Amino acid sequence: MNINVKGINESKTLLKQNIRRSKSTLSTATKILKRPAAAPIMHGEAKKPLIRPSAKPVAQRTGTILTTKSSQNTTGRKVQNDNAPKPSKWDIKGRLAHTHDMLSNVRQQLKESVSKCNELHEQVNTLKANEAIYKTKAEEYETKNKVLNSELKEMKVEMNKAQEQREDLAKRLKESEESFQNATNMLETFKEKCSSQEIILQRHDSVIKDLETRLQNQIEINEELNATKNALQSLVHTMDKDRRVLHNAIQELKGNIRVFCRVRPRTPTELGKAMCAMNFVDECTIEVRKSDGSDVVSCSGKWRGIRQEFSFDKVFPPTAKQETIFEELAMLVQSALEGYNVCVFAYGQTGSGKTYTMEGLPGIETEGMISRTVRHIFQEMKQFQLLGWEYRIEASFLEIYNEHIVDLLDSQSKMHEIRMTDSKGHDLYVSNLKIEEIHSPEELHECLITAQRNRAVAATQSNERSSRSHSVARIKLIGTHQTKEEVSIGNLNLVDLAGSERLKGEESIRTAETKNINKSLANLGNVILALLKKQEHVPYRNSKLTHLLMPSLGGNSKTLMLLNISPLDECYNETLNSLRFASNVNNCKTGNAKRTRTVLQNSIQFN
Ligand SMILES: Nc1ncnc2c1ncn2[C@@H]1O[C@H](COP(=O)(O)OP(=O)(O)OP(=O)(O)O)[C@@H](O)[C@H]1O
Repeated sequence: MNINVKGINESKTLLKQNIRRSKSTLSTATKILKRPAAAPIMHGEAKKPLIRPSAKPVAQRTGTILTTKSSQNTTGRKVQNDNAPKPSKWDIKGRLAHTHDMLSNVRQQLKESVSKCNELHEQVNTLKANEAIYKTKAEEYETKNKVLNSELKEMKVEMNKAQEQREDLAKRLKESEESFQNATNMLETFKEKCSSQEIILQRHDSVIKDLETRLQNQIEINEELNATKNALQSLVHTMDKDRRVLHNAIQELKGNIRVFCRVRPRTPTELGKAMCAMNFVDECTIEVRKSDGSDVVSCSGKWRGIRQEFSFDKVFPPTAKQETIFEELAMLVQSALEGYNVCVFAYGQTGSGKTYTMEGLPGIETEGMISRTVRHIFQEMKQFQLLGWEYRIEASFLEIYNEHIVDLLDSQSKMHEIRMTDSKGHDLYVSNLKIEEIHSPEELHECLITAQRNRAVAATQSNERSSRSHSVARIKLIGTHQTKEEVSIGNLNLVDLAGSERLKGEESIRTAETKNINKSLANLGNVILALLKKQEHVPYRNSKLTHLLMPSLGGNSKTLMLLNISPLDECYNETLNSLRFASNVNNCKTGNAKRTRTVLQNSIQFN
């Protein structure tokens, strides 16, 4: 674009120079043309007497004319004339001829000048036409120039933008270059790392190869060990079965129905009260008599004599700890884990220590049979897991009050019925009863607390309710052996029976509650006796309690009656009644065979 503008300007200048040159040529031509007008002067000179023609001035004038740019030829001719010999002064003819020649020359020069002038005119015209053309062109160039200028402006703006973009791009390029540099550096670092990693990898490869070889060896050893393990497992399983059979045989030898007697200590509030005289003859025999030694008369009015001796499977003195009681119970829990049904009854008069035995008090030392049972189950489960057994534990807590079932885990009162799970009546269940799945001893402890709370609420509604109802904690143990595809289901029933004391006279007749208690306790005794005597008919359905516990009382079930007695003298008669009830059960089981007695060193005599 600059070049175009420059071209236009140059053209303009050239045009002006041409015009100027044409003008000067024209003026020169005009001057020359004007000379002929001066010719008369020359002619005037020529009019001077021809005899003395002055050759010099002519030559000078001719020289003046010849100095113009107009013609070279003229110059040539002048030289020719100069070279021609001058006629002598006296040669008028010569001089005339000479003048005539000169005139002819001048004329010739004039002619040439005229034609030159015409030529120049034509040139002037041409130049004028050119000037117009150039003017038009100049205008066009002007317009174009304007357009180009505006374009130039736009282009300058664009150029600025482009410049900015270029700067931006340059900046970005710089940044890119920097990041590229960084990336290159990083790449270098990575390359270095890679090469070191490659070295490590190579080392690892060799280690892996080594390990693979060792693994292969280990796999082979493992396979051998697995085969041995499988053989051992089936051996263990067989041995476990044998152990179960033996354990059961021991339990059966001990008796599927067993009776323990526990005498509780005096409580701090009873310290001033008189106590029965009790002698723990051996670990199975207890001797009781009244503290003052007076005769003892039974409820039926029959004289019993001063000293009363009773034998059981085990007798626990007041010093016996909860832990000691549980040691005996633990064997039955084991049976439940092995798929047997177990029933533990705490029997005794109100305040004899049934609830203490079953539920206990908070604390490791004083916690009762229920909590210990659950803890023991979870401990044993780990051992059973090693043998391939997995267990699920379900728990429910209920109360039988006045021959009605109450769910102790559900605060809402609902109707509960005892129903058969199948037509053969192999198992029973209680409708609408809440059953909790237990995953830890803590969870069962929570259930126990809920049951105690709900029992306490019921107790406020009915005076001495806790003593007048049977409380049953039911724990179901469902074991599965995946590989052997075996299932074992054991039920543990831990029962805190209603107080066994008999109310006298009108009181006993008046209350339906007492009737029901007496009925159910008597029926429990009858059921146990019928089972011991292997009678065809066992009167399970005569009471809710025996009906509910039916699957856990007969067959291969294990039953433990935990007789609780008070050490107080004032409870002597009830103590005797309880001892007789339990003794009946025990005697029936063992017949009249005498036990080998070992007198315990720690037998105590209460005064
Ligand atoms: N072995 C024991 N050692 C210490 N205290 C005991 C023992 N047995 C019972 N007691 C205490 O004797 C009192 C009566 O016991 P508990 O309430 O267990 O009798 P119970 O037979 O369950 O009575 P109820 O039939 O009214 O429920 C409680 O204060 C209890 O803490």
